[in-house]
Amino acid sequence: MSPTPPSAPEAALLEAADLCAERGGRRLWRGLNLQLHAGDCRWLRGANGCGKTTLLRTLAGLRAPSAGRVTRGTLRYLGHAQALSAELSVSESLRFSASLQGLSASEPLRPALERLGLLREAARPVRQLSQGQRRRAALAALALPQPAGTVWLLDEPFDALDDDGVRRLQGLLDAHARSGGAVLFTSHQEAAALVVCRGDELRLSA
Ligand SMILES: Nc1ncnc2c1ncn2[C@@H]1O[C@H](COP(=O)(O)OP(=O)(O)OP(=O)(O)O)[C@@H](O)[C@H]1O
Repeated sequence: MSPTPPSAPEAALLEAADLCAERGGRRLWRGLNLQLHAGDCRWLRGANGCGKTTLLRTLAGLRAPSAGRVTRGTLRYLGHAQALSAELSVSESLRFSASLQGLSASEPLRPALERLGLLREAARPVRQLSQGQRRRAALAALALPQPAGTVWLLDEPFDALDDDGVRRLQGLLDAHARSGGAVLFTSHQEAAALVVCRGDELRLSA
């Protein structure tokens, strides 16, 4: 009987090799290597100004690295300033996100709104929402159906959320990782972040 071949290591959903970034003539980090695998929910942490947002934007392809390369598949990036149109209602805004994600116009939005506790706000214009409600509205796009193995790059997703919002987001992150996706998120809220961490923290130094 021939020996069972060793199983191949699972391919990374996102991989960065030898990344280097500079801003304003200052080097933020160099030689940065990172892999995100199915099931990861990793906390990107570090002091203000050390380059976490810069790294997430570089991984998302929104910024070119000074050196190095990133290999990525399907991903969702959520910045800490939510890109919501103030004049759209919460539902319209989510419909717009769904269309950008290639979902059909008949895709039901209710489950995503419900997941973030937004059913009562569905018809309200974004401009009338509080900061925490806006955060929830932006996060609702993550609760839409998406391809297996999607990577989420989230900048300060816990910001402005109350305890209920934090728990809902933790549930969303946990479910995404368990279903074969991967998450890299920043947060200055240690208690909230520790609950969802699966995989090593990635710590940038200032
Ligand atoms: N437009 C810009 N021009 C030059 N330097 C910039 C610019 N934007 C940011 N920086 C610098 O880049 C560095 C990294 O910023 P970045 O926003 O990535 O940090 P961060 O770790 O996400 O910080 P925080 O925890 O405060 O959100 C900071 O030192 C900042 O001063």
